[in-house]
Amino acid sequence: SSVTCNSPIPSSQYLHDIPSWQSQNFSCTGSPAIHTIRNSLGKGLGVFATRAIEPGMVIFHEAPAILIHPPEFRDGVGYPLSGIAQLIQSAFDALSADRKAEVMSLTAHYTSAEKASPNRDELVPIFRSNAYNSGQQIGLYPKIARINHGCRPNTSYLWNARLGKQVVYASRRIEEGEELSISYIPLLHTHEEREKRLDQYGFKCTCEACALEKDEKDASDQRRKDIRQAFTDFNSHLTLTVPQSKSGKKRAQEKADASLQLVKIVEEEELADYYAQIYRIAAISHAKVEAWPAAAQFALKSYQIYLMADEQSEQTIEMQMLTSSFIESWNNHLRNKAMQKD
Ligand SMILES: C[S@@+](CC[C@H](N)C(=O)[O-])C[C@H]1O[C@@H](n2cnc3c(N)ncnc32)[C@H](O)[C@@H]1O
Repeated sequence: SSVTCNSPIPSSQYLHDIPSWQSQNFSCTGSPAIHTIRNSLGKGLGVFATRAIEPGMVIFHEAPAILIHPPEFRDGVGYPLSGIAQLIQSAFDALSADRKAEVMSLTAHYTSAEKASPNRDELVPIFRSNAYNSGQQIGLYPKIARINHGCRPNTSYLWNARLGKQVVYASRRIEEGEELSISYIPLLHTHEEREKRLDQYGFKCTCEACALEKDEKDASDQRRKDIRQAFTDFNSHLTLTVPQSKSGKKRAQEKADASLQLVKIVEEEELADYYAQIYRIAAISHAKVEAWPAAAQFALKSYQIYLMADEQSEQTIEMQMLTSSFIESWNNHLRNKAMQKD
C-alpha cells in the first residue's frame, strides 16, 4: 500500500506561484503507507505508525497464509498443539514458495524442549508465536504478525468471515512514530495470569499496564476481574423484554446503571477488544428501562465497531436493527407524549 509517482516529488514547492506538482505532469497512485516495520527496543521487529491514525481506521485487512480449524479447544489451556501440527503442516505444504518464505521469516519462540531437540521443527513454534484465534479457527497473518503485544493496546481486531480476512483497526488515536500494539491473549485477567499466558511467546510484558506500581496494578487487576464477572452476570439475562412489575423495573434500572459503570471501567482500562460487547450490553440494558436515546447511542457505537470489519456480519446486522428499533421507539414515545398534550 505504498505511493507510486510517475516522477520524483518536486523539491521546490512553488514555481511562479503554481505548486510545482501542478506545473509538471505529476501524478501519484496508491495510498500512502500508514505503517512501517522496524526494530522495537527489546521486542525484535515491530510495526510503527508513519502518520497519525484516527480511532476506527482500518490498518490491516489481511487474508491468512495458514488457517486451521482445530478439533478440540480446552478452555484456559488452549489447543493441544501436538494434535494440530499435522493440520499446520498440510496447510503450509499447499503454499507457494514465496508465501512459504514469508511464513518461515517470522519470529518464533522455542520451548526448552524444542531448543534441545536435534532436528527441531520450526513451523509449529512459528505458528504458536504468531497465530490468532478467531472463534473456532486459528489463522496466521504474516503482516499482522509483526505487531507486538500490549495489555492496553492501541489496536484491536475482528474477523471478517465473508471475505476471510483479519481486520486490525485503531482503537484509539495513534500518533506518528508510535508503535502499534495488539493483545495476544484475553485481557480480562490479572497481571499474574496474563504473565502465565504470555509465557508461550517467550517474553515478560513491560507495557504501561504491566509496569504500574503495586497499588495501581492491584486496582487494574481488580477492574479486570470485575469486568469479567459483570460480563457473566449480564450475559446470563440479556433479553429485550421490558419488565412490567415494579420490582422488575427496579432491577432493570439497577442493571442499566451497572451497565454504565461497566462502560466506564472498560473505557478507563482501555480494553478495546471488549468495546463492541459492552456497548451492546449497555444498549439493551437501557432499552429495558425505555431510556431510548441512551439505548440508541450505545447500539450505534457497537454497530460502528462491527461495521469496520464486515458490513454484513451477524453482529453488524443485529446492532443496525437494534439502533433503528430504539430510534423508532424514541420517536413513538415523543409522538405519544405530543398527542397526550393536544
Ligand atoms: C507475533 S511476534 C511479533 C513480532 C516480532 N517482534 C518480530 O520480530 O517478528 C511475537 C514475538 O514478538 C516478541 N514480542 C511481542 N510483544 C512483545 C512485548 N510486549 N515485549 C517483548 N517482546 C515482545 C516476542 O519475541 C514474541 O514471541
